[in-house]
Amino acid sequence: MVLLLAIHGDWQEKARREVIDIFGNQIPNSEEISKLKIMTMIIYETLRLYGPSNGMMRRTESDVQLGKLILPANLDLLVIHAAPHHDPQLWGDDVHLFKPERFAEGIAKATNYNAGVFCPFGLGPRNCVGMNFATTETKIVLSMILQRYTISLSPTYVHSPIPYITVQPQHGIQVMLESVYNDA
Ligand code: HEM
Repeated sequence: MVLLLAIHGDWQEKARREVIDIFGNQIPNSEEISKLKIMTMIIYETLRLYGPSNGMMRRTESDVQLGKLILPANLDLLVIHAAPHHDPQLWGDDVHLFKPERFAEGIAKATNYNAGVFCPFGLGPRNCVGMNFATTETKIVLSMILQRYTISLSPTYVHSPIPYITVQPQHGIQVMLESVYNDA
């Protein structure tokens, strides 16, 4: 998210304005965290483009038909998240662009009411137990950063996300932070 907000200064500014409107300069509190609508859209769009999980493991219990494929029983599958998340037929020709406005009216509307299309935390009874924790933590930390700093991308940054257990930036993410109080 820090990378995408460093690149997309307009969304960084929108997110900062929302954070200041809701929390001012105070530490984010649990009652008001649910009001962070812009930030939620940014989180979803970041998870769609660069969610940390590569995919989810599944095993067929019996023979099953999946589209045109017949899968035999006891087959181990790795369902790669990037397949649905980066499919232009599902998201449109701008699928590779960072456009948080896709999620302006929630996940159901963004996915055309097709739950499996957006699954950064997995799906079904074994989906991620840390989902709410991770999302809330992200909102708190990012709010506290935006309250204090503007973020811009370092010219040394080289874009190379690689799937290595989780999706990772191969050469790290170099950004520059500047205090928002500098010109006060
Ligand atoms: C952005 C952060 C995270 C992402 C994207 C993520 C994603 C995932 C995914 C895709 C799965 C597999 C779900 C499935 O097979 O349907 C999973 C499982 C799991 N995650 Fe996360 N996770 C995140 C953070 C966390 C955190 C912070 C915790 C713990 C506090 C956590 C604990 C777990 C556990 C215990 C499982 C296994 C659940 C089970 O098998 O029943 N995750 N996570």
